[in-house]
Amino acid sequence: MTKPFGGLYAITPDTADTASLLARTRAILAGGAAILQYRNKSSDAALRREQGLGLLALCREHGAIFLVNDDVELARALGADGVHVGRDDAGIADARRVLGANAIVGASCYDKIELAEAAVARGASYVAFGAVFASSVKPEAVRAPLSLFADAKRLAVPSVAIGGISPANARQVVEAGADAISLISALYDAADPTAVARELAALYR
Ligand SMILES: Cc1ncc(COP(=O)(O)OP(=O)(O)O)c(N)n1
Ligand SMILES: Cc1ncsc1CCOP(=O)(O)O
Ligand SMILES: [Mg+2]
Repeated sequence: MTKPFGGLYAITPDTADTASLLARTRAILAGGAAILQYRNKSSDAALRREQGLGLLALCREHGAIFLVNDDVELARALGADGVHVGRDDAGIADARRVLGANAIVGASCYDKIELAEAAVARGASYVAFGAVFASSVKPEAVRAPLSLFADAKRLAVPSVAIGGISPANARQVVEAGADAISLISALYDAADPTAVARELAALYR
């Protein structure tokens, strides 16, 4: 019996320091992250493959779902559990054709419930809305209201919140109805990533 998709969803920061990335990711998984997304917009293919292999091994060690952002071919080559795609990435159906019917294909839906409806119709496994708060990683992101998560309850798939989420504001996102909260900075920049992960994961218990 597989666990329902949801809970604490960690996303990796862009870094060439693989040792630090893996050490911090291990700490976050130990704290209870259920899902990890490898997101790297700047490194070359060889480094992204090396980092992806290391992250996949950590997820298998901790029983966490491993997803790759944007790059369907890298997700396939690594044997990831799936991919997350946005408006400028591969289509949902194309991703599923490459990764298979059982793959997890998540879709960015920004601030639009209509995009989520379309994504579900195309076979998305979950839909993501954000940024729900100002994000230093993606300052240009459109702002998505928390009300979207109540609206999204009528969709057949889980919803994920992203953007500027931290221990200070996470509870309101969970109470708004997000099935998962995804974070980069509040986890990877924390003095004690395990403690922060534990605090955030506990919101879903
Ligand atoms: C869960 C989740 N939501 C949104 C994103 C954003 O992805 P990114 O590739 O940075 O931007 P878009 O392609 O969606 O515009 C994500 N990575 N994960
Ligand atoms: C990738 C992405 N998409 C919308 S906001 C964001 C960045 C999330 O990073 P943080 O959790 O540090 O705000
Ligand atoms: Mg993308």
